[in-house]
Amino acid sequence: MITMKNIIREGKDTLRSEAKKAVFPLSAEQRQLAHDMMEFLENSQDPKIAEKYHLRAGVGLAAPQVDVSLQMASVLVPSADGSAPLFKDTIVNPVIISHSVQGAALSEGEGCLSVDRDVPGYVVRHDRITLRYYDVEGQQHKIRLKNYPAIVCQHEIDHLHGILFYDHIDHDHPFTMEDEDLVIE
Ligand SMILES: OCN(O)CCCc1ccccc1
Ligand code: NI
Repeated sequence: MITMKNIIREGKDTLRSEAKKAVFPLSAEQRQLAHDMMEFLENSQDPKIAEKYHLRAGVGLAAPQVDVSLQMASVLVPSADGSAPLFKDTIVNPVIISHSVQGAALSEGEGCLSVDRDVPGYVVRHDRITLRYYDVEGQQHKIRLKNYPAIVCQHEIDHLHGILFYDHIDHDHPFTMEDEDLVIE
């Protein structure tokens, strides 16, 4: 199972690299990694398991974060009321093919399992995206996401291109955003 010791932190080159596009069919090792990444997210969101294995809760995990330079990230965005997740899948070779002009940022800012410090500030992203990706079976998907799930997927896709959330923060005006941009609670 993946635990925090498998997650690389700032300073490791893979985090700042362009990840390699996956080639289908995925190898057994790559499919195993997809499984393990999603399992990590499920474990990290279970209070008992997270405490037992000292896991930081995560709603996404990208392969570069476990030192694998591959365009693959698992996303598990729970719903507020504990019903079906808002979004759950492992996205391979994801591309944002269109997006809203309107931006959005989480009111609390963002964090990252690969960043062991708080970096305050709004991370302004697209509020709505149309995402094309392949699942681990090689099936193509084209979906529209908005608000929190859209923000999480953009955070993960950034990892595949060596971008970290605080690259988007204007450190001179960290809590400034356009009037039309949304603040998501
Ligand atoms: O890359 C995943 N990760 O570092 C866990 C945190 C994910 C995340 C946190 C806040 C907003 C969007 C995404
Ligand atoms: Ni991250």
